[in-house]
Amino acid sequence: MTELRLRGVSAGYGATPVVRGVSAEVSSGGWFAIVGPNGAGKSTLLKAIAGLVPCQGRVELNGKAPSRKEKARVLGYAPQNPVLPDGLTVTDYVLLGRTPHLGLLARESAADVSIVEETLERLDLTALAGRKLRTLSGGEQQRTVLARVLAQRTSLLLLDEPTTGLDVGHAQALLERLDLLRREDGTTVVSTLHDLTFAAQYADELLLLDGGEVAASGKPAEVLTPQRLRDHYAAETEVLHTADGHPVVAPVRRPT
Ligand SMILES: Nc1ncnc2c1ncn2[C@@H]1O[C@H](COP(=O)(O)OP(=O)(O)OP(=O)(O)O)[C@@H](O)[C@H]1O
Repeated sequence: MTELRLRGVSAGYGATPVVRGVSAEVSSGGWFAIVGPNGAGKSTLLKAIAGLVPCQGRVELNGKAPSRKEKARVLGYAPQNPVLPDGLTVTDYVLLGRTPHLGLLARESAADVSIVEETLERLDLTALAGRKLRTLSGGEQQRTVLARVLAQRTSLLLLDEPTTGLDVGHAQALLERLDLLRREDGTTVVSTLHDLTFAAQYADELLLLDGGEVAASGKPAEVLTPQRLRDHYAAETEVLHTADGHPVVAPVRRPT
């Protein structure tokens, strides 16, 4: 169980921060989606939480600033465009997710192998288990990267655009898997998501970033309004609703 709190977090790559003054609270077992237009700073904020870019302000896990070691134990991060080692098979790569759990020089146990097999199965990767990473399609590679982070079995997942490159069925299956993890194991999920309809259906809180600053935050139905989507994405949309009341963001063409 991991609760995440951000207090005035600013982060970036040089002298000028690209993310400024972000504060937020993510309860244990919550799903927090960071949304916003291209270049808003979503990935940078996720990297700041993971400790991968210099950051000011405070990132707290369960009420305190974690040590590097605690972070490695608790937090799993899947980047948007990871560099994949060429020669590895899908199984070898996903097994790397178990590394933080192994003792010094220890080899993976039968339990590690079974966690990897189960994860491959869940992400529809079993048939590709022996394939070299470089022979996979874009969507298959993306699922493999997510399998590795899920095999880590951490209590906080930071996922950068996890559904990019996935078809609608695989995207839905992945999001359902994450939702099950948080309901059954109390896993906390923080993800960036471009698909606002998926974000509205799975996340319980949204943070809308624009120009590195928080433009809005709250429940999906509060954040996703046509006016905000016009103001921050320069997009013309209608916000419809599914039968069970979830917002659906539909782009619309306006007569010119
Ligand atoms: N390694 C880097 N060095 C310098 N600037 C960077 C670096 N990575 C990102 N930036 C800049 O920081 C800003 C925020 O980038 P970031 O990737 O966080 O945005 P994003 O909201 O995730 O965008 P997208 O939706 O396009 O993925 C952008 O202006 C980008 O050009």
